[in-house]
Amino acid sequence: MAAAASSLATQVSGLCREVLSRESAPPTALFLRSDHSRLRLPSLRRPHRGVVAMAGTGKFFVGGNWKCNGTKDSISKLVADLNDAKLENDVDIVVAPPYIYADQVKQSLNDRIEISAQNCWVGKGGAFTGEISAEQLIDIGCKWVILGHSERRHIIGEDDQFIGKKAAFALSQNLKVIACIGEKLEEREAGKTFDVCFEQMKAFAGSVNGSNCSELAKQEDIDGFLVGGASLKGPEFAIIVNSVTSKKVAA
Ligand SMILES: O=C(CO)COP(=O)(O)O
Repeated sequence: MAAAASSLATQVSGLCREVLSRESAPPTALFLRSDHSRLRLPSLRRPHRGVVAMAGTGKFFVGGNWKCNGTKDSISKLVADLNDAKLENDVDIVVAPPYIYADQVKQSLNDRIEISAQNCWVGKGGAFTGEISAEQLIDIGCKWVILGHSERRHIIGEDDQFIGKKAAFALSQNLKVIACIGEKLEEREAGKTFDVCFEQMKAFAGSVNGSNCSELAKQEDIDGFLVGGASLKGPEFAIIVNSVTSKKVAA
């Protein structure tokens, strides 16, 4: 596992050094205990995951991961709501529709919000049935890709090495990577998961919603969110984007 982890670090050489210079644990994303005093919020019942936006601008970051949800109609409505929303300027905003709707979203969503894929192939396109390549994403104007999401690690079985290769290739093609991160195996075994991952964490994923986003945004070590379910409701997603104001007030 150390070999896989160090090759991950090597492959993304220099990028996001503070996260990837640490060896990641085998197949885990960042799952944090919810009992830490700084994150003991009543509305957070699920484990927390951390994500890092590589090659971002360093601004507060809010990503909407639509996962495997939506239809042409529901996505048209969501895009219309997002286009109508008043969004704070100093936030990088990205939404990740299912592949099949990515072009529809790119064509209809205003340029204030960038498009991300939820995954991509590990190398150049070719005879890889069912996969989508980085070049194809760029071709439709998609600028970002989510890699290492816990659902891909735990449900699909992607490991650190594969995710590292994907990240390296995506970055080499000038895609920006939303990398979901984890802790070292020995750190997990030593019960230090929370401390290590909290230190690594730049953005926060795990049941962020319109009610808890302000409280979370105020946390010193949280620089953004990757939102699942709540990103499917345009007005609620706008509230989450605009929670950057709580951060500014708290600073
Ligand atoms: O997995 C997540 C973001 O990618 C979090 O999902 P929820 O916000 O639906 O808990």
